[in-house]
Amino acid sequence: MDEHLVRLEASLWVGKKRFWAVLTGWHLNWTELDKKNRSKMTVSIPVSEVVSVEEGRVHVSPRRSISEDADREFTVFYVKRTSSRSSGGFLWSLGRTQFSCPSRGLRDQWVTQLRLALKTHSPSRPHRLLVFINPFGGKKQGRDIYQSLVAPLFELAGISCHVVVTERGNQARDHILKKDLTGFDGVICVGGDGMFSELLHGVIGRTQQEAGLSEHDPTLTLQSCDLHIGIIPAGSTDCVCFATMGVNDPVTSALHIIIGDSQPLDVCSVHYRSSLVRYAVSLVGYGFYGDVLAESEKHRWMGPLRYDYSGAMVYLSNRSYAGIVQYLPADPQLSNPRDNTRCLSGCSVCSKSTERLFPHSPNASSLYSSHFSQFGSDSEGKWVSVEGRFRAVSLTCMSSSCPRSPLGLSPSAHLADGTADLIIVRDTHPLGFLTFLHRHTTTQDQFDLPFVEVHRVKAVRFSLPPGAEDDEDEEAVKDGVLAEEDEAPIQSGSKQHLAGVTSYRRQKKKALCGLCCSKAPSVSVWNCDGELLPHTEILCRVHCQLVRLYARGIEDGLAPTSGICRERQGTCRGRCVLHN
Ligand SMILES: Nc1ncnc2c1ncn2[C@@H]1O[C@H](COP(=O)(O)OP(=O)(O)OP(=O)(O)O)[C@@H](O)[C@H]1O
Ligand SMILES: CCCCCCCCCCCCC/C=C/[C@@H](O)[C@H](CO)NC(=O)CCCCC
Ligand SMILES: [Ca+2]
Repeated sequence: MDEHLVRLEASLWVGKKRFWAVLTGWHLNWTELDKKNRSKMTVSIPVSEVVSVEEGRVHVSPRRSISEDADREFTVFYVKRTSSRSSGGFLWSLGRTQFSCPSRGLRDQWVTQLRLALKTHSPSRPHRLLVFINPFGGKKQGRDIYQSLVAPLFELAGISCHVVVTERGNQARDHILKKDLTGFDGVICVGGDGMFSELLHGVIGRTQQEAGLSEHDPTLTLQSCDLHIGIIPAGSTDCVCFATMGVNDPVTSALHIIIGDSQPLDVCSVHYRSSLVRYAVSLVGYGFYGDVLAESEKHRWMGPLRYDYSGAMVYLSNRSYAGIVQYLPADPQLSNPRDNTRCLSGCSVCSKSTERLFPHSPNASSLYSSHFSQFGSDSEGKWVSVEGRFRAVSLTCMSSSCPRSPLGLSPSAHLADGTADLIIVRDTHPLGFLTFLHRHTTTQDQFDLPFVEVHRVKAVRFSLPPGAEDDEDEEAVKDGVLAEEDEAPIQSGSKQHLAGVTSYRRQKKKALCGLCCSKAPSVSVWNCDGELLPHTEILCRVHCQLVRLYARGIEDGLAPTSGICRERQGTCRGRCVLHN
């Protein structure tokens, strides 16, 4: 234990019951004593999960109030867990215990020591946050969710927030890219995956700008981002939140932010020719998922239901697309997408991923330059090629579990191992494809089907078969056609931008009219974390642990309910009570 922290032990009262309370520095325990001083049940709270320590009897909701006779009392607020049936993760709520001491002096000693322990053992807690609320995301409840559930918790924890309620798409991204962020420890979005994506682009872009690195070069090791991202779920899918927490619950998210949890996340950069198009973490999908997104955009008014409706429509349209998928396999010795493991909090596969820890090692850079130096050529690398007609081609950096699919697109994928899972669904009969889709909603293995293959990869390239190349971009640049304003992709105003927008409109039109026209479209569109991409022939590269979220991954359902040992994250060093 650190020098300035003392071990405290005392007999304290909670209501009418007497407890033996012990503060070791790392843990606060209190054990109920019966009349003969025999120990009964013990509650153990890691100090790192204490939200706040207040003098007197304090209530958070509806308003904080302090009892009149507060001299000998103090209140501890902390993280309390209940297991969630849907994911196996935990829902977190605010626990509160009011202690009574025999004297005011002892009370002051407990409050001082607890606050000191909190400062010493939770150094990464945020003090100041920049919060973006999308008032129109999901069921349009973002503002209410923040004000009623989240703001009171931040206030209790002493976090000061600058809140921006957005008035347009990409406002949050632009703010992060351009405004002064001095003093902020993290950025928070209240919204869905689209809002998360804005923060992701802002934070990555800003970090590379400051490091003087080009985001367009897929061979480059990008600078990992220090500014943490927090997600208060208030969207339609909330996939990133669900896959990193195991639940989509605003209070759980707020508590992870307050205690300063930190979960690294792999990010996939998507490139077209020599330009970055977008970043993605949960889905880069062609065929079914692209068509569903394109269709769903017509039905935004339906809210979250638009995906179910569009999913059914696209399924009934029974489409498949020709293409060539090339991928660069990850090291099969480390893990594989069918090893039946799950990436849980403190995951050993992710911890072993050293690429991000040693980004300048000669091996890492030569591997990438040899594989990426010649986009059109396979001469040096060990790219694998798969050609055919596909129902869907999907790439995901993580499991992409969400309420619709509790185990996700790839249940054994890892959040921070520097790889993504590539799922190739070849053309098959409608019942086969329905079986594949349906298995996402159950625990049955969606990869155990003859027309499905899954690979753990570092990079993917997609091209159209010869003769069907995506050459509209060239035409568009020559024609100089730019009829209407569109959402600005990267490099607004450049040739790539012009080409991208035009090609995007044509593809979107093609993808959409396939539902009603008799002639099926030959080209689908890419869904990139819920955004339609303006290009078909793309290159994707996985960047290991590029960003950090206020999260800790999905907690193992077998962990003790009053907090898991952080030893697996390397922070306990054998000192926590679970390892003593
Ligand atoms: N004030 C605003 N007006 C219009 N669009 C906005 C505004 N603020 C943010 N947006 C955009 O709205 C899009 C969707 O928002 P968000 O992700 O919060 O909700 P969602 O689409 O319902 O959820 P999900 O992405 O999980 O499906 C985002 O891409 C974001 O860029
Ligand atoms: C017979 C039952 C069939 C049920 C089919 C269930 C299949 C569910 C798989 C879920 C995969 C979610 C992947 C996440 C994508 C998000 O980044 C993105 C942005 O929010 N969402 C969509 O594109 C929305 C895309 C929605 C696709 C359905
Ligand atoms: Ca990964």
